[in-house]
Amino acid sequence: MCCDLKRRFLLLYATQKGQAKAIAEEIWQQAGTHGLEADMHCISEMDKYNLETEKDPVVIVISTTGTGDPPDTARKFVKKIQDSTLPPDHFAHLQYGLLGLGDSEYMFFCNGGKTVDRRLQELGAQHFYDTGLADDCVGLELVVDPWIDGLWLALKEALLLQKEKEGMNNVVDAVTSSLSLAPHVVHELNLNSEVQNLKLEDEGAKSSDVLSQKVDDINLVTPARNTEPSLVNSIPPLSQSALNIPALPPEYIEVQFQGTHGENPHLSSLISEETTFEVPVTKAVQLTREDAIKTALLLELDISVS
Ligand SMILES: Cc1cc2nc3c(=O)[nH]c(=O)nc-3n(C[C@H](O)[C@H](O)[C@H](O)COP(=O)(O)O)c2cc1C
Repeated sequence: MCCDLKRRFLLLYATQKGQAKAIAEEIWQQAGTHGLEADMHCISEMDKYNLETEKDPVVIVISTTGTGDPPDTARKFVKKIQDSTLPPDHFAHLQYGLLGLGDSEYMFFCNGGKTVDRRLQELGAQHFYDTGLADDCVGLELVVDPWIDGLWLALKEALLLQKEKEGMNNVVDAVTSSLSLAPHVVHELNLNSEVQNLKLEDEGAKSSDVLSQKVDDINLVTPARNTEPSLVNSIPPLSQSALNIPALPPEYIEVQFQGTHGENPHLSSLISEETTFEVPVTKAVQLTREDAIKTALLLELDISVS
């Protein structure tokens, strides 16, 4: 798949039963509507991508199988990154987002994704987007859908930062080669550029407003994001979201006034169907036995205050 370099991202999936692949395909499809192009591969196709030289953002969707194992298709990849001789900055150039699939019924929830995530971090790779862990036990979509919704803005920000970094590096390269600067001047320029890059990285998280504006400037479509966690919408990571169960409304009983026969002739005219009164219960007696199918209660209400 050939992609415009400025809008391309690498999309890798590792699946055992097909769900991670289906989700990756969904991301691949949605990417087009966001003006982006995903270069999608199964993580086992290691001849088709190269993380050692990858500059574009990387998105990884990976499930768990066995007893907390990565899928069979990811075994070679995991073995490769677990090589203990790799230096801690091996993936320092890499920015990635990871979506793990699992089932909390299993002891090692999402361990395949967590293993890869942890190791990439150890090797210096940076998150451009929070890791999502989706649980098949309650429905993968609870995490997957909002994770994908939020992915597009994060990707655009990552691509923009990358473009700015490349732009600065190009300036340094151009100045260096055209002016044939003395070695100490070149060194100084590179240092300056790195300081700028560090600043950019540092500001990346904070300046999302500015970035969003810039992203709009290059005409990429920004989706509306629902960032409020609720029972039907989670934000990654789910474990840190406060999901509030709505409080039950107060209980009411429906009271029907029977023929008043002069006892209180004004009462029925005062009460419309929708009127609700809160009144104290002054007496409650259970008229039926404990094992009765329907319970009958005698309630005395004090309506004098209403
Ligand atoms: C045999 C088997 C073993 C599994 N083991 C785990 C596990 O150890 N931890 C976990 O979080 N999920 C486990 N799962 C759940 C899967 O990761 C989850 O259903 C996921 O959505 C499957 O995605 P896939 O179709 O892409 O492989 C297991 C599922 C199966 C069928």
